[in-house]
Amino acid sequence: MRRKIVAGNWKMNGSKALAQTLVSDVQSQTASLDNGVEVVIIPPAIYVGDVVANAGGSLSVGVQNVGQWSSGAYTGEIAAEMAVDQGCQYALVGHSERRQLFGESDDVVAQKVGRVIGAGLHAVLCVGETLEEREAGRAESVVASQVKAGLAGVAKDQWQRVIVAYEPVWAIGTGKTATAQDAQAMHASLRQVLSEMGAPANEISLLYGGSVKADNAAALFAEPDIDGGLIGGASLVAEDFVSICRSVPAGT
Ligand SMILES: O=C[C@H](O)COP(=O)(O)O
Repeated sequence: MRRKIVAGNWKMNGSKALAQTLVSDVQSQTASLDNGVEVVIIPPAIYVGDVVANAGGSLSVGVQNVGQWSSGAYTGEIAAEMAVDQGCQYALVGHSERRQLFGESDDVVAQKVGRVIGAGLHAVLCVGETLEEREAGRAESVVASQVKAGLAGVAKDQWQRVIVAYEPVWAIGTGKTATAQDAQAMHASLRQVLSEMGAPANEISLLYGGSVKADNAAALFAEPDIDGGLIGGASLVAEDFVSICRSVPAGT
């Protein structure tokens, strides 16, 4: 059975204090959830140590990005192995903000996926179309091509470390969420693409991201191919994030 995951991507937000108070609150309020959800906190890298210290054993922790190299003269970068060293289990790769603001190509994304998986982390590959691409009827082909390129180097025995997050760019931080039906349709198509790539598609967790809030999470997570969410803004408020974690249906 594939895992249900709710991951909070803080982006470039937060503080040492938030890494203590919010994480402790989320930990204490989600530790006893019986819906099987795995809760992941993904703070700015500088706060990973603080989050790990407050995660209490029941939360997982991730980084928002890693470099495509193992070590060396790459000022400002962190390596996947360093994230493991600090107690992380996850790394985002290819978030649309990285692709758009930092020029990450599919090729670089694929190299990072290789580093992340090779280090023993779970890679959360982020994919999604722009509004222009959706309006041109190209959403599914754009997303399929991002998945094929980003995961091209995954070996047969590495698929259990792959998670895909579908995040339509037009829904990120805008308050506009894809309808549960549209998100489900894209997730079903994603699963088909993964299957065509030879991946064990039914065992790979597919997350939805883009303005997921406490009041729309349940409808999204009720869809058969949506296995949880990648949450931005709402992950910075403990009450909202916990409510989203609670919205994952039990036993599916
Ligand atoms: O990584 C998270 C996504 O970009 C979603 O962000 P958002 O929930 O603020 O729209």
